[in-house]
Order: sequence, then structure tokens, then C-alpha cells
Amino acid sequence: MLQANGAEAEEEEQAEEDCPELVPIETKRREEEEKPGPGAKIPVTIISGYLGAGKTTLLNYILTEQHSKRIAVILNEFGEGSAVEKSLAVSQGGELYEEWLELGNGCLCCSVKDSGLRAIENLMQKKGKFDYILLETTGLADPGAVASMFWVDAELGSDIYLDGIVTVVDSKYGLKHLAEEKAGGLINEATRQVALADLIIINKTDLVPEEDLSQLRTAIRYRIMNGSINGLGKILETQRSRVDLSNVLDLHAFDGLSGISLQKKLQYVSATQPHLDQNIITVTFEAPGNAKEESLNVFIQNLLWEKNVRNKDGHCMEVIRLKGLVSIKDRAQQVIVQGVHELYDLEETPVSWDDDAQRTNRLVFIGKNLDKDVLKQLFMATVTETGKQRTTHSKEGQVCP
Ligand SMILES: Nc1nc2c(ncn2[C@@H]2O[C@H](COP(=O)(O)OP(=O)(O)OP(=O)(O)O)[C@@H](O)[C@H]2O)c(=O)[nH]1
Ligand SMILES: [Zn+2]
Repeated sequence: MLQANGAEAEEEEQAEEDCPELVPIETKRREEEEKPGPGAKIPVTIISGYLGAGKTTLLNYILTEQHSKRIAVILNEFGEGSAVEKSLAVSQGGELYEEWLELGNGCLCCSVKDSGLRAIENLMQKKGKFDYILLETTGLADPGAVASMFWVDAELGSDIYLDGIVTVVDSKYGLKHLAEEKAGGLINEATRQVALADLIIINKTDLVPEEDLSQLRTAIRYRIMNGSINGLGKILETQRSRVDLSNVLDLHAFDGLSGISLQKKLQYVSATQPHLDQNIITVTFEAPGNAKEESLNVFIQNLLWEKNVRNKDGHCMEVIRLKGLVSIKDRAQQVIVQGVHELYDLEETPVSWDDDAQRTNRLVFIGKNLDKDVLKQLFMATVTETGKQRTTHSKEGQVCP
């Protein structure tokens, strides 16, 4: 996953063809010629954190707050869900931006699947220099795998360098993620993400009482003590990932000799572990039609709350993350569904459906025991007006945990 191979290059070329041209932004700063000189290296901040912790929220916050830098955003997606994820990933002021769209204050978004360093450099050659790169990893990624690509390249001499790893932790579910036991005594993803962080952002503090936060803080400190060689990563607490940007950008966490500390950290967390949890899968589908809001809620609640939806083998599905763009009956605007474990909400976007076009619901589920056919059928049956209503999908007498 660390090198751009032929297939990826092709994919990128494809993506390149679909891209609108980048229009240079005239800002006061640029006129003052502060832009990086020929030898200047471009910092990359890796934004890591478990599914739904608030990484994209942080990205969006940085993009809205930071007006003086020209920032490129890279989403390190994996699996088949990326089409929908991309379209939901970077939003600003409620508007959705597809990949490669330029944002008002001079940011560029793109998505590089399994991005390699070379891919990023190619991107810079094609699109001109950025001042800064933000790289959001998938919630299941070991940020070490992404970070190590910068470590290797430091010797080869690259135009970009790793500035720091920022890990966002969900106040409500962070403890659960950190405590998850993995087969064979492997270190779980959440722990690796925290242990590698130069900055930890405990987000969504609005959702929990102080006692829970304090427990989470202790659990995190314990893990960074074990994982970090250079002392403690800083911990901040936020709502909606709103953090003073001086704590996030230009950390120079690996400058000079500290490159060695990255290597040591990587040894601790990466060892021979697979990079992605094989048990957690992504399912995505599109379905035409309008959803009745009530029925949509029933569908989601059965999945997230009742947890009574089973796959073909009779195992209960466990949805960790749900994202979607849905069409609700009698509503002109597109609606975004966001779910993290049991919590979910439906939010109307300012984007209207095209009058003439067939409305299409697009959904992504990430979790365990998921089955695309079952989910799609259930969605169609429960939600769209074409199918018969059903409110439950459990076998009688058998309750999922
Ligand atoms: N209550 C509350 N919700 C939040 C906060 N920050 C983010 N959220 C919500 O949490 C959900 C997930 O946020 P994202 O920023 O998409 O999380 P993510 O880490 O990028 O998710 P993935 O990329 O799917 O792993 C969204 O519905 C956000 O609106 C917060 O501080 N408090
Ligand atoms: Zn995200």
C-alpha cells in the first residue's frame, strides 16, 4: 500500500481526467511571495482516529479556519465504499464537495486510494505546489503504515515530510475501542492510533459526563506511556474537533533526530500485524426511490439500536459506522445520514435534488457480519415505497447481543 504501482497510477490518471481544473487563488499572502521556494518541503499531517471519531470534522474545521495556506486534502480510503465516502467526506458550510474541488479559501481535495508518496508527488507536479497536506486515514488504519512511507522516503529525499500524527478519539466510544480484544493478543487499531499520536484530540466531550472523560484520559495516558519513546503526546479535549490550529499544524514532530523515534514507535505498534481488521467490512449500495422518514428511522434503529438484523448465516450484524445520502419523501433537499455505533442523525443539506433526475439513495455501512444483499433488500423493503413494510428482522426468541 505504500508505493504507487501501475494500477494506482492508472487509477490516478483516470481520476485526473475527471478533475475540474484547479484555478490558482490570488491571495494577499501569495503576492507577498511567501510561497515555498524551490527547496522548501511541504509538511504532511496525518489525521488518524477510529471510525466516526471526528476526523473529517477536524479536516473541515482546519479548512474553514486556515485561510493563509493552500491545503491539499487526501483521503486514504479503502474498499468499495469510497465513492460515497468521498462525496460525503469534505463538506463546508453544509455543502458537499466531490474530490478535486477547490474550496473557497484555496484548498484542494482529492482522494488517493492506497496513496503512496509518489502519488502525492505526482499530484503536486500536476496541480502545482501546496503549502500543506492533510491526510485523513480510514478509521481502521494503522497510521504507522501511512507514516512509515514518509520514514522510508526521508532518505530518498522527497518534497514532502511528515509533520505530525494527530489522533482523534471519540469520548463516548473511545474506551470501548481501546479495550477491544483481538485474536492472538494483537494490539487493537484504536490503541495503535493513540500510541503513535503526537497530538491526541479527545472529541465529542459534549456527549459524556466528567467521570467518563476522566476514565478515558487515564486509558489514553496509559497507552501513550507504553507506545511513545519521546515522552507523552499532548492531549486536548474538543467539541466538533474545534482546536487551536497552532496545536495541530507545523508540529515538526519528527524533525532532526526524532526520525528515529518514529521508527521506534513503528516497531512498537506495527510489528507483523495486518494493517486492517479483517473482521470489519464495508458494504455500500445505491437504491432508487424516496424513503419515508419514519420507515428510514425504523430501518436504522433496527440496525443500530435493536441490533436484530441478521446476515444469511444467522449472525447479527454490527454496524460501527453508517454514512449515507438519502432522499426523503416530500423533501426537496438531500439528507445526510451519519451513524456511529448507536448514535445517528439525519441532517438536511442545502443541496436540492435535481427535479428531473431519479433520486438515488447511497449508503455505506462499516461493521461486522454485514451482508450487502440482506441490507439492500431490507432497505428497499422497509424504506422505499415499492416494498412491503417490515419493522423487524429477527428470528423470534433469538435476541442479538
Ligand atoms: N455530539 C458530537 N458529535 C460530533 C462531534 N464531532 C463530530 N461529531 C459527529 O460525529 C459523526 C462522525 O464525524 P466525522 O468527522 O465524519 O468522523 P470521521 O472520524 O471522519 O469518520 P470516518 O471517516 O467514517 O471514520 C458526525 O455525525 C459528526 O457530526 C462532537 O464534538 N460532538
Ligand atoms: Zn472521515
